[in-house]
Amino acid sequence: AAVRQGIVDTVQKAVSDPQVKSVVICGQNGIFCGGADIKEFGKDISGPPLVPVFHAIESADKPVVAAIEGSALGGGLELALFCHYRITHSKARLGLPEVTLGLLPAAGGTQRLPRLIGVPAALDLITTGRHVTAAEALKLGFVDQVIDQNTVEAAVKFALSVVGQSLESRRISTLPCPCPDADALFEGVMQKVRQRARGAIAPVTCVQAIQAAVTLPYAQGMQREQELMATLFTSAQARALQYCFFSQRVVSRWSMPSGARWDTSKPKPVTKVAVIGLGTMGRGITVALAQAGLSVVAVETEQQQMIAGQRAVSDMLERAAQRRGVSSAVYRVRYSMKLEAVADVQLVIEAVFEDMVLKEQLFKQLSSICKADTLLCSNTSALDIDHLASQTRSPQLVVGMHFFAPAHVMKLLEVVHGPRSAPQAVATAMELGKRIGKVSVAVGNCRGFVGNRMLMPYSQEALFLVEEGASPEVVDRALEEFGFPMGFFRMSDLSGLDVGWRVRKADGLVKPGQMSRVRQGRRYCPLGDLLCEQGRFELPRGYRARQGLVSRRIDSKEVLERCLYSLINEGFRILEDGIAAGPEDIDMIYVFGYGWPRHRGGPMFYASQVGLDRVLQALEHYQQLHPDVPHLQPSRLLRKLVSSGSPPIHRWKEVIKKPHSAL
Ligand SMILES: CCCCCCCCCCCCCC(=O)CC(=O)SCCNC(=O)CCNC(=O)[C@H](O)C(C)(C)COP(=O)(O)OP(=O)(O)OC[C@H]1O[C@@H](n2cnc3c(N)ncnc32)[C@H](O)[C@@H]1OP(=O)(O)O
Ligand SMILES: NC(=O)C1=CN([C@@H]2O[C@H](COP(=O)(O)OP(=O)(O)OC[C@H]3O[C@@H](n4cnc5c(N)ncnc54)[C@H](O)[C@@H]3O)[C@@H](O)[C@H]2O)C=CC1
Repeated sequence: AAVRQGIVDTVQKAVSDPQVKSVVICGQNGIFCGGADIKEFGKDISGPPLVPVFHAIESADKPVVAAIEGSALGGGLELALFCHYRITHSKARLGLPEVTLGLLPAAGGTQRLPRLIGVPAALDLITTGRHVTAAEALKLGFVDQVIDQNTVEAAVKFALSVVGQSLESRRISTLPCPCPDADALFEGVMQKVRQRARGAIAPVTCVQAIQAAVTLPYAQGMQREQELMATLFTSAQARALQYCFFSQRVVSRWSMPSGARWDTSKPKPVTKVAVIGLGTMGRGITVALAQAGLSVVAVETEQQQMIAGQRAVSDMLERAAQRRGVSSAVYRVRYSMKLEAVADVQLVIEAVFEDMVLKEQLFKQLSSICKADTLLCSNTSALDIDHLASQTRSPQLVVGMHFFAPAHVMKLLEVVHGPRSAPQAVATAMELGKRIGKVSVAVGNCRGFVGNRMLMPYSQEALFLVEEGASPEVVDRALEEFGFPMGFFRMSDLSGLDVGWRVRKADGLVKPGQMSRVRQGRRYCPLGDLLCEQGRFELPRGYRARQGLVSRRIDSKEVLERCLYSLINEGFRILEDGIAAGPEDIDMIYVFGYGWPRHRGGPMFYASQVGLDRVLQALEHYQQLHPDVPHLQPSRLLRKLVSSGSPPIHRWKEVIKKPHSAL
């Protein structure tokens, strides 16, 4: 609000003062403007309206120049687009990221950018919200000069040099907005955007606003932009996306149950890393590390895997080098079939088969080969990090670094601390995650950690629904309409049905050829095991007949409630157990690692939006119908939150911390 008031006061003074011949607008401390203060959005946005003042800038009869350093994003770039000229430092980043916050650029962005750079380029920038470099902005034509020197000084010099020149062609509102074949273009774009949006409304609304720039005169287009913004501004999706913006930053401020925190734990410097196992995960991890400039030693014991792994890593790095316009020689990866090659690294990431005996053995060996202060990390999906730590001479230096496939693409990293992990080990793994571009979330040690632990009830419910009559397609359709890129069954098919089968076998749940629907004292669905055993795919109907199960019609509401609420319920248990520090951690794990639609904010945020009492009631209802399914039993924390009046999500921690009643 203070910045907005400042702009209004100063612009009016500068424009009306006859002594002032030209004007330069710049930011402070090397940053032009990051746009509106997102924290203000949930509140009453008081103060003077900006757009009339922005128009006063454009219609001024003296040149106004934007000196852009650092960032010009959102409202910041829109302000610059009202200036007559834009001079930009080469390191600046520019963009209209409002769509990522569930909004559209409502200070003229949707009407002015297409007039300046053409409709197709504006559609791309506004519907993706991507930030561009100064060089790309110059190429696209929305900045006038890119310089390496002091931007403000250069802008002042330039502003003085153009005093008295005509400004007519510099006023974007007066430019036409040509768009040949507009109908076909917008139809095609709308189809693509809808597909990509997976139910998000902002990208689609952005297209409608840009369409108004083509079909309406400027003033009416501006009005249409305001009307469309009004539909987004208070939407649940905008709240969810803005929650994600802040949560992504909250999770970097990690803490451990011991009280250790991000700001009191110093990471160790890491330049040389080893990856053990060049299978699916090891390959991606190696690429992610090498791309961030680390020196990597990759160890693999199987000759064939070594050949295939080496080829895959080289191909991926070659493509990355081409994209960056550098030689692939910049990436430093050394391959070895001997574990001794890791002797001088500062950190090891183990990615061998998910087999505790093999991993135990490996950690013992690593502990004797590596230096005493080397961090030993495991990429295990679910195994006990504390047990692995106990195999080494320095258990405090063992943590989990749980990547997601494909590891060089997926943004999530779970950093798993066992009860003995040193804060410095966690800090080092978190810092390394940040360096390789991951959203790193520190979590406690338990079976499946956060993400995979919550996935268990979700996947079981998906199978139970098929037992009861839903087809796999019905389950997947409901989940995909909710916004997941893939439903449970398509996802399992893609990652390989045998992956889960191996885990269930290791847990002693698989009994070949047996149909019993109770295992280890609870309801169990052996359908997935039968598929793997028999290599068959049209199984459910015959299976139901043999089990004497009467098929019933299941709608998408039930699919969503049973799959999602049971996953959310496990999330509450995770919070109660102290495995995740807060709901933001769980939500970011699901948004960045499991395809949870960002515009729904993550599972815990979604629960808060649905209403905790509704989630509780639904779980109680399904629990009554399925008393043999323990994961439908509402968690204590969910009950406690509801009986505390369902506080907003940012106040859940107060309830979690409250000691349990002695009763
Ligand atoms: C002069 C123009 C002002 C316009 C006023 C209009 C007001 C009226 C609204 C009407 C609607 C008009 C439509 C409109 O214009 C909407 C917008 O402008 S929406 C905002 C668009 N901007 C963004 O999305 C930028 C978001 N920020 C970033 O991308 C990055 O933070 C950035 C590249 C700027 C810097 O990255 P980095 O150096 O990595 O730092 P961090 O990301 O860690 O951020 C540091 C710190 O700052 C907080 N922060 C950053 N940007 C904002 C922001 N726009 N609002 C509030 N807070 C912001 C960030 O959260 C970090 O703080 P934490 O405490 O760690 O969370
Ligand atoms: N595949 C996935 O989607 C994910 C897997 N994980 C975990 O990552 C780990 C690896 O999984 P994948 O890459 O899928 O397995 P994979 O089977 O593709 O690769 C494992 C590799 O390790 C090698 N290996 C076995 N013993 C070795 C030893 N002693 N020294 C060096 N190399 C050895 C094997 O030859 C093989 O190439 C597992 O713990 C798994 O649970 C974690 C996240 C996702």
